Amino acid sequence: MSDEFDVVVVGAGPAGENVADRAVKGGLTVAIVEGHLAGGECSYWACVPSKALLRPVDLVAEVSRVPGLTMGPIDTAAVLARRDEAVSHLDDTGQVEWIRGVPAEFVRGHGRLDGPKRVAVTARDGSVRTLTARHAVVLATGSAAAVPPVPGLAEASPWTSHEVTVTGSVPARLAVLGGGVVACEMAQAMHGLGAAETTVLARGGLLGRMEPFAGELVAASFAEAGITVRTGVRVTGVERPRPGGPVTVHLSEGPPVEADELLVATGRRPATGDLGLETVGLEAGKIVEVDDSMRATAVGDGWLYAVGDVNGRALLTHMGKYQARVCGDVIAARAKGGPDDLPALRDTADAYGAPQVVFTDPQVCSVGRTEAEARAAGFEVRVVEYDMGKVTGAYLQGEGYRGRAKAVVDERRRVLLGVTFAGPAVGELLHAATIAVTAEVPLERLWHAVPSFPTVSEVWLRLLEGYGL
Ligand SMILES: Cc1cc2nc3c(=O)[nH]c(=O)nc-3n(C[C@H](O)[C@H](O)[C@H](O)COP(=O)(O)OP(=O)(O)OC[C@H]3O[C@@H](n4cnc5c(N)ncnc54)[C@H](O)[C@@H]3O)c2cc1C
Ligand SMILES: NC(=O)c1ccc[n+]([C@@H]2O[C@H](COP(=O)([O-])OP(=O)(O)OC[C@H]3O[C@@H](n4cnc5c(N)ncnc54)[C@H](O)[C@@H]3O)[C@@H](O)[C@H]2O)c1
Repeated sequence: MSDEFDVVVVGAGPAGENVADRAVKGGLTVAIVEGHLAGGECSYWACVPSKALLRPVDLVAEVSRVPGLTMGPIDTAAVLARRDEAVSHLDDTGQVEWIRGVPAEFVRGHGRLDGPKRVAVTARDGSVRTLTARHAVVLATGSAAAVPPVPGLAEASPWTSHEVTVTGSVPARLAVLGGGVVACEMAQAMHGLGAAETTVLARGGLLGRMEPFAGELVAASFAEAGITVRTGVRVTGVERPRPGGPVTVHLSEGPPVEADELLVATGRRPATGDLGLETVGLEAGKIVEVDDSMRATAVGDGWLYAVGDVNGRALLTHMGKYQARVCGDVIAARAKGGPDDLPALRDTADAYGAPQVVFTDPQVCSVGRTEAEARAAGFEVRVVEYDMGKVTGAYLQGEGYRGRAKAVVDERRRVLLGVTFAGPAVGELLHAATIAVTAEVPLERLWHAVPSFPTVSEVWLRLLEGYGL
């Protein structure tokens, strides 16, 4: 068995798998190394299980807004069973078969760089196989939950996204540390599935990276649903005297919170701590910075690439896969000595601001820049906002539809810099916004993209009218 390949990919999450696929399509041989399960975080402990848990909760909220319809209580055991199916019972046989069918060589084990173009793979039995790359090594090792250094927190064995997404039972009382996407989605899912006392502890507001109204609408909906949100609080200490027993969370203000489980959702750290980065002059534990062709900027000779969460550009599966397509194609182009600067061979999407859907009720989705980001970047900005509940299509979705839309316009070029929607099921509106923002469609042209009546998409018309068209 040869241990030399054109390309060696470390990490078989969505990003790594897509690099392998594109590089093979480009005529190269590829080995892909995976230390745990092929499919990565996304398939087993992130996107897929979290959305499987959220779907029934979302549906209950939707149905409750339609007069004449009622739904019985959620059968939590059935939801958890479907989630187990969605994560293939944590068995990656199907993913490994897909990789072998690419065809790429699948190598199970922990990969570490061992100097330029070399990856040493340690198998579970301790044996080491060294792979050599003729053209490129691609790091696609993703990220892991970051646990802040709060006194007593690590000792209390808190849940992270890893435990909450595949939990076999729902605690009656759940405390959630953080106010970002994981915190909001998982608080909603767990509460809907039976965590009657769910408390979100956020040092700022909710969804702080998005337009302020997004977090405000989610907070209002959480309050109505009975989820407690305590904003502007810092966790000063955590106690769990008995393993598996109740946990007490002490806060900078107000009474402590007692819960059966504590979920830490305070962001991610790149999975580069034990990757041999130091053997090629990079710092362990840091993101691997890349240029727009995904090539590591701080490594000579251009053989090292990094895609997905590990490069810190956009911690989203679809963006990691997009970067992977660019990366696999550009490596193939360079290996053949062909032109490597065609538009398809550069990541230009990340610079606009990645599209993202937060699957809470209401959903929140955005693409491009927020107003604050656009102003900070020096654009001449004008914003238009609209109450989505006034759109006929939204009214027809159910009673008390609450939502908001905001468009951020570059006044000089009269194109959209960013769009945010918050409201039930707005995620499906996002791709139109992504096209408008990334294709820089002039507003005068967008005016001729007529939304169908009576769809929620008529909000586009209202935004453009609000702008003055
Ligand atoms: C709870 C949660 C929900 C999310 N929901 C969404 C969502 O709805 N939509 C969305 O777009 N994004 C979502 N994300 C983000 C998404 O999961 C990540 O952006 C995505 O998984 C990144 O893909 P990746 O391939 O870069 O890394 P990963 O999916 O983390 O895969 C990396 C792989 O590399 C392997 N690996 C690491 N180090 C080594 C090594 N040294 N040797 C061998 N193998 C190694 C790991 O075992 C893993 O399989 C969510 C994240 C979380 C935490
Ligand atoms: N639907 C989706 O697209 C989806 C869902 C889940 C996760 N993700 C991705 O996963 C990534 C990670 O999500 P996340 O929610 O963990 O991160 P995040 O960056 O979205 O939110 C982190 C939260 O933790 C808080 N925080 C950070 N450090 C803290 C500390 N020391 N003490 C208290 N609070 C602290 C922040 O203020 C913020 O509210 C996101 O960047 C997102 O891209 C996406």
